[in-house]
Parts: sequence; structure tokens; C-alpha cells
Amino acid sequence: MTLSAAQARAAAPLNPSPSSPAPLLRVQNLNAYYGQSHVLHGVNLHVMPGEVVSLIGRNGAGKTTTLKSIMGVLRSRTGTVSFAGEDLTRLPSNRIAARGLAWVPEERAILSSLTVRENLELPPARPGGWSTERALEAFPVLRERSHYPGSKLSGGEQQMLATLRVLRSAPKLLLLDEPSEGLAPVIVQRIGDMLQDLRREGLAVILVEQNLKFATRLADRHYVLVDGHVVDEVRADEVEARRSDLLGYLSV
Ligand SMILES: Nc1ncnc2c1ncn2[C@@H]1O[C@H](COP(=O)(O)OP(=O)(O)OP(=O)(O)O)[C@@H](O)[C@H]1O
Repeated sequence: MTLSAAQARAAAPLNPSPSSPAPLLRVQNLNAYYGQSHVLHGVNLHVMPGEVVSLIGRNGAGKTTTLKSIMGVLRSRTGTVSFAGEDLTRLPSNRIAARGLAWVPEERAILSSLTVRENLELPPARPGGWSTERALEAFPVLRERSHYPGSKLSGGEQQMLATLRVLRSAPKLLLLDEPSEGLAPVIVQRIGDMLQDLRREGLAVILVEQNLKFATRLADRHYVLVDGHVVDEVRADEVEARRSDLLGYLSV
């Protein structure tokens, strides 16, 4: 098979310039399996310190599987995942999280029978992590609802709460799975503002998205996944010129 120019670029060595800083996260030749089903095929990607990178692609392209493989939640994988120069591939997921990677799954991991405040207070805060007060200050809507059970929150509020919970651990890299999914445009805007604030603080992010408008507002680079392959890589300054390609990758 002949690689297209875009595929060749996506498959190129991950840290091309010897003078550029080292990536925070480097994923090399990642293959992942559910039983006999081979789902990721040699995925290569990297995230630089403070960079926001999106993974875009249709349903079933392998975006969530990539996040699960990075976090060590899916163990049936080959290849290498390194973070700040350390090979994480063989570590269990709790130790991967302890290195500073935080995953907010699509299902928005909150405890629905506990109140907003209890949800915020339950994960242990690490030095530098967000306190409950800081979280409630940043999101007055959650302060107003601090005694509500998680189950009574809107989808957008649950998304904010799930993200704030993981910020207690002072992560260095946030992995967000479709944070805008199912939310009203005004709430999507609010979530986007929150991510802009976090990036200004230097947090690196991998954003899994099917909402191109949301992804292109935030991300410095986009990796396109098709059937478990990274087939393209588009920088933010190329998005306008390549918008129809990007829309094509996402259309069904
Ligand atoms: N637990 C599982 N067992 C078997 N196959 C799975 C499992 N989870 C996902 N798959 C399959 O793996 C492939 C990649 O799924 P994945 O969830 O990573 O895609 P995605 O790009 O995140 O799409 P979506 O937005 O639909 O979640 C799909 O073909 C999916 O059916």
C-alpha cells in the first residue's frame, strides 16, 4: 500500500526536529484488541507540554479505545506509551493516573447519589490540585447546586463536575472523551471556556471529538482516526484550508 502525503506525515517520526522540546506524551505503534478483534493498528501520536490535541473520527474509529489504551484500562495492547520520558506501557492504570494522566470518560464519571460538594470532596486532592472552593468559585452554577445530587444536574453540569473531580489530582495531561456530546450550544460554549482557562494554565489535553467546530476552537493539532489508523494530522493553522477534508472524515 502506498501512503498518501498526509498518511506519511502522520506516520513520520514523532519528534522530528532535534531542537524541539521532548513530547509530554508519546504513543508509538499502538495496537489494541478486544478479544480477537484488532481495533487499533499502529497508532502514533504525541502531545507536547501545554498542547491541546484532538482525536477526531467517526463512530467506531477507535478514539475511545486510544484513550483507554493510553490509560492502561484496556490491557490488550502492544506498542509503547511514554509520558515525560517514562515508559508507562506495563504500569497498571492507577499508577498511570498517579503519574499525572486524568481521564474523563464519555459516561462522565460522577457519583449520582452524592451531592455536588461530596463529588468534589471525595477524590483525594493532591498538592497543586483544585480544592472544592476553587472549583465552586470557578463555576458558580455548581456552587448554587452544591447540595443537589449528581443525578439532578444537567448534562453540561455533570461534564463540568466530572472534569473538576479529576482536576483535584493536579493532572499534567487531561484526556477528555466527547465533552460536548449531547449538550446545548450555550453549554458547549461554557465547557469550551473552561478548557481555554485550563490550557492557559499550561494543562495539556487530548480531546476526543466528533464536533469539529468545538475541536477546532480549542486544539492546536488534530489527528484523524479512520478504522483504527491515524490517516491525517492537521495543525490549527491548516484547518481553514483543509476544512472540507476534515468534514469528509467525519461525515457518514
Ligand atoms: N468493549 C468492546 N468490545 C468489543 N469491541 C469493542 C468494545 N468497545 C469498542 N469496540 C469496538 O472497537 C471499535 C472502536 O471503538 P471505539 O469506541 O474506540 O470508537 P470511537 O471512535 O470512540 O467511537 P464512538 O464515538 O462510537 O465511541 C469499534 O468497532 C467498536 O465496535
